[in-house]
Formats: sequence, structure tokens, C-alpha cells
Amino acid sequence: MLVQVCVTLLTTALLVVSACYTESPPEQRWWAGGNVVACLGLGLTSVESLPVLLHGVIGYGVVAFGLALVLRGLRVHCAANLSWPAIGVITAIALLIPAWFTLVAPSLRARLCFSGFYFALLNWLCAVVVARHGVWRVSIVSLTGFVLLGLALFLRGVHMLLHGDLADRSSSLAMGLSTLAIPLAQICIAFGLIQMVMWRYAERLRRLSTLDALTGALNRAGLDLQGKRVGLRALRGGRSLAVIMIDVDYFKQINDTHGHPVGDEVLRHLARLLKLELRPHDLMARFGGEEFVLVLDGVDRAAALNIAERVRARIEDAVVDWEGVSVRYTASLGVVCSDQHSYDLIRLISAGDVAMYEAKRAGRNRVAVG
Ligand SMILES: Nc1nc2c(ncn2[C@@H]2O[C@H](COP(=O)(O)OP(=O)(O)OP(=O)(O)O)[C@@H](O)[C@H]2O)c(=O)[nH]1
Repeated sequence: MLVQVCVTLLTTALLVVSACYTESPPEQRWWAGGNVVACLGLGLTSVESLPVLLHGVIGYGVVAFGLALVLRGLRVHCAANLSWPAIGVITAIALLIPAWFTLVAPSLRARLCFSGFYFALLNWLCAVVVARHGVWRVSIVSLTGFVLLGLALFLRGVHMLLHGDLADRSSSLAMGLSTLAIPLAQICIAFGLIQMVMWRYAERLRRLSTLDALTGALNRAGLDLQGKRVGLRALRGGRSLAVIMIDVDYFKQINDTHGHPVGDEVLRHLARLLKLELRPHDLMARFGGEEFVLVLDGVDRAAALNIAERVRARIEDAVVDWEGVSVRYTASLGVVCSDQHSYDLIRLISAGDVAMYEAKRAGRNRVAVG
């Protein structure tokens, strides 16, 4: 019992401390708040010297309210919500049924059975939310915690149902197992929840540092990082690696004539158009202002030339609409392949750049091969 109390307090403190910095996400505050409330409720239910209304009725409602707040935090983490009426219903059930078994038809056994099953159900609901929306390798720890806690509470409920003798509460195998499992599950839940938030931050940072905010294409850092991998994979697999450099023609004129927002929309449009050409393992990056690069694994020179010509024609045919302004644009493309150059991405890109400038010199809106 002492271990359980200590672990409950420690894990709650851990969640509260992690939620206490200014930029903590809302779900973390719901989890911390929910745990504090649930702790308070557990305290109320376990002090039998308190008035019966407090330890026999309100305590259960407070625990359920705390668990509902944790559930709300999980839903918020998964871009959903749990409405206040739903939280009210969860709490009301935990108040009404113990009230019945305390005030109308007093039965400690029935009350303990109910609390075991009901709190198990709430923990399993949390597990379902985590399982449905989480990335497995990230959410597995908290998921295990919720499932385990639910199981331990369920076992307590079953034990109460089968063994009416309350004096036997602490001695049975089921009770012993659940006493062991509960602190373990609480630790898993606390660390698992923090891990879920950390992973989300790491993912956001990774996106910020490797993706171009305007177009969603890889930026230079992202290209450096992923390009090496793609190059190495093609080399090991004995496949050709093609690079296509794409640069919008007279982009400055588009900006000067229609304004920067239209120029931005042209860049977004080009990124969307290029994305349609990609297979899952290909790369697209914004290399500079109006210059993009495609890195295509398993594509030889002739195939890359076909792709580049198709892209050029699509760009030429497209019309970009932005707030009442319609713009057409063209692009010059440079194609190079590892068959003629090396698998070194930096060399391929600079050779592609040379070819692209050749296309510019030859009159623009065309493809040149390096
Ligand atoms: N709207 C917008 N413009 C950008 C962005 N990044 C760079 N530019 C502009 O892109 C223009 C590039 O102009 P230039 O390098 O002269 O190229 P160009 O006009 O396309 O000429 P050519 O490449 O020779 O056909 C500059 O005016 C930059 O200000 C951006 O993110 N959004």
C-alpha cells in the first residue's frame, strides 16, 4: 500500500513538473491535472475515517473526474476532444452507483466491485484512444500501462465479486498481482505520456529543420540528409540515379508584375506538380529561391529525360490562379545521371545546374542533358 501511494505521488509529480514549463502542450496539462485530481480522489476513498459521503461516494466521483481529464488530454493529443458533458457523464456514473451502494443499499463489496470494473473500463478507454491514434513504437509504453492498470483493477473487481470476504482482500493471488501491477502500470503511463509529447516535439523539430515552410519540399539540410541515403541505396543496388534541376523562368518578372504572394503560389504550384512525378522513395527539394531538384532512384538518362520533358510540358500548360490573378509560367530543366557522372549527389547537382543553365542559355522553357 505504501509503495502504491509513493508511486502514485511520484508519477503525478513527474507529470506536473513536465507540464510546468510555459510551452507545454495542452494535453500535458490535462494529464497532470487529471492525475492530481485522481490522486485526491484516491486519497478520499482510502481514508475510511472521513464522513461516508466523502470516502464512499465523492471520492469515486473525483477519481473518475481525474481519469476523464486524462482521457480528454489523450483525445486532445490525437487532435480530437472530449466534451464537458461526456466528462460529466463519466463522473456522474462514478458518483451515483457508489451513492446507491453507500446510502440506499449499503454494500462495501458491491462498491469495490463497481470501482474495479468501472476504473478498469476508463483505463481501457484511454488505451483505445492511444492505440487508435498513436505511432506504435512511441505509444507502446503508455498503451501497456493503461492496459495493465485496467487489468489490475479488473482483477480486483473480479476478486471482490467472487470472494465476499473483505478480510481476505490483501491475501489472495489476484490482489497480490494487482498490487504489483498497479505501480508498474502507473510508471509506464507517466513515462509513456511524456515520451509521446517528446516524440511530437522531435517530429516537429525534424520537420522544421528539414522541410521548406513555403512548399513542403525538402530544404537543403533535408536534401543533404536524405540525399546521401538515396545515393547510397542506388549505388548498392546497382541502379542508376538521376537528378533533375528545375528553375522557373523569369520568376523575378512574376514577382515584380503580380507581387510576391503570386510568386509564392507559383512555387507552391510547382512543388505540387513535381510531387505528382515522385514515387515514394524519390526526393524533391527546394534548392534555392525558385530552383527545385528531383533525385530519382533507378531512373536512367533516357527515362529521366522523358520525365523532365513531361514536367516541362505540364508546367507550360498549367495556369496558376491566386486571388483573381491568373499566371502562366515556364521552367528550364537540367538532367544528369550517375551513368555519366558519379553517385556523389553534390557532383550530380552541380552537373545538373550546368545543364539547367545550358537550357536557360538556349532560350528557356526547355530541357538540357548533362
Ligand atoms: N515570391 C517569392 N520570390 C522569391 C522567393 N525566393 C526567391 N525569390 C525571388 O526569385 C527571384 C529570382 O530571380 P532571378 O534569379 O533573377 O531569376 P529569374 O527572374 O527567374 O530569371 P531566370 O532564372 O534567368 O529565368 C528574385 O527576385 C527573388 O527575390 C520566394 O520564396 N518567394
